[in-house]
Amino acid sequence: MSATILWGKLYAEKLKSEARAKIIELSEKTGIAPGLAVIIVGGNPASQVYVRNKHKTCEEMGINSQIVALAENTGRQELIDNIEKLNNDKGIHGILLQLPLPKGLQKYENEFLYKISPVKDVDGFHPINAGRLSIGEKCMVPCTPLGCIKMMELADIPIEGKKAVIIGRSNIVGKPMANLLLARNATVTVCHSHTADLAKIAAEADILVAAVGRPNFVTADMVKSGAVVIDVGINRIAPKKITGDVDFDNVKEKAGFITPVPGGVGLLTIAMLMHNTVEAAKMQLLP
Ligand SMILES: Nc1nc(=O)c2c([nH]1)NC[C@@H]1CN(c3ccc(C(=O)N[C@@H](CCC(=O)O)C(=O)O)cc3)C=[N+]21
Repeated sequence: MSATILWGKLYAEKLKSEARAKIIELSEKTGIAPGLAVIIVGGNPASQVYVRNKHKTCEEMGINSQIVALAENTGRQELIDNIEKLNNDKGIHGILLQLPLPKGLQKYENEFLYKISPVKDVDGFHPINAGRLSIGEKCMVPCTPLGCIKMMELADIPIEGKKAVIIGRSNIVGKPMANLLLARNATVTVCHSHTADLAKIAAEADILVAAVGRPNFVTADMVKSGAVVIDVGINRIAPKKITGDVDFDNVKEKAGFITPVPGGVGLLTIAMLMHNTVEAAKMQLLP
């Protein structure tokens, strides 16, 4: 039996239309459209494509989008000043600092992320939001893991009581994914580069989330028959070609559900950014 392929486009469209309805409702109540600022530092070509896509999606949605493009050699204080200006800008409800930063700024990455006001932190990277997520409080949730959960929910994939295995422990995907699955009563295992018997643990998963950043890392022998396989990997194998972490062609013959790359959860990441921007605007504008 071949897996059902979870195409992201369908789900992303549905989630964007939900966000769109909330934008209309908000503008009827307040006369104000949500505003998102994306800060991009330097000329990383992949980042430029992502930022352009975010901008385009905002325009389709009726979100005011502001791109703050800063030079490769921007200084630490200059970037902080830009973040603070956006924190104080009443027309901006969400702020996203596009990663990765240029080499010279990378060592201050956390300092920059922590300068973003938690209520405008549409990436959910601020420790206040990460902490609130871990204790099950309402917060801004990182877009990629939130998109994975929404996709499973829309596809009627049960989570409660399931064994979930996440490969990767990043603050951006692995850890928030673990918290989101835990909050839905999955039994969660997080694997990483020091995990012994990773293949064996992965093969026990009902839900397997791959967020490692290595092409073909997840092979068919690591997947239980009928499992749900969510591929979060984005590996650039040529200037215009990306692939995931999962050996798609072989794993799809064994899994029950599988997300492709491209065309899978990446599309939901942007949809969730729109969702988070609307939620941030509502929090700031409505009593
Ligand atoms: N502060 C910050 N927040 C982010 O959320 C963030 C970031 N920095 N840096 C880079 C990553 C990457 N990311 C993606 C967004 C959309 C797709 C996406 O739409 N992917 C499509 C098309 C991909 C393509 O063809 O190039 C797909 O998977 O089908 C992928 C990846 C957000 N990121």
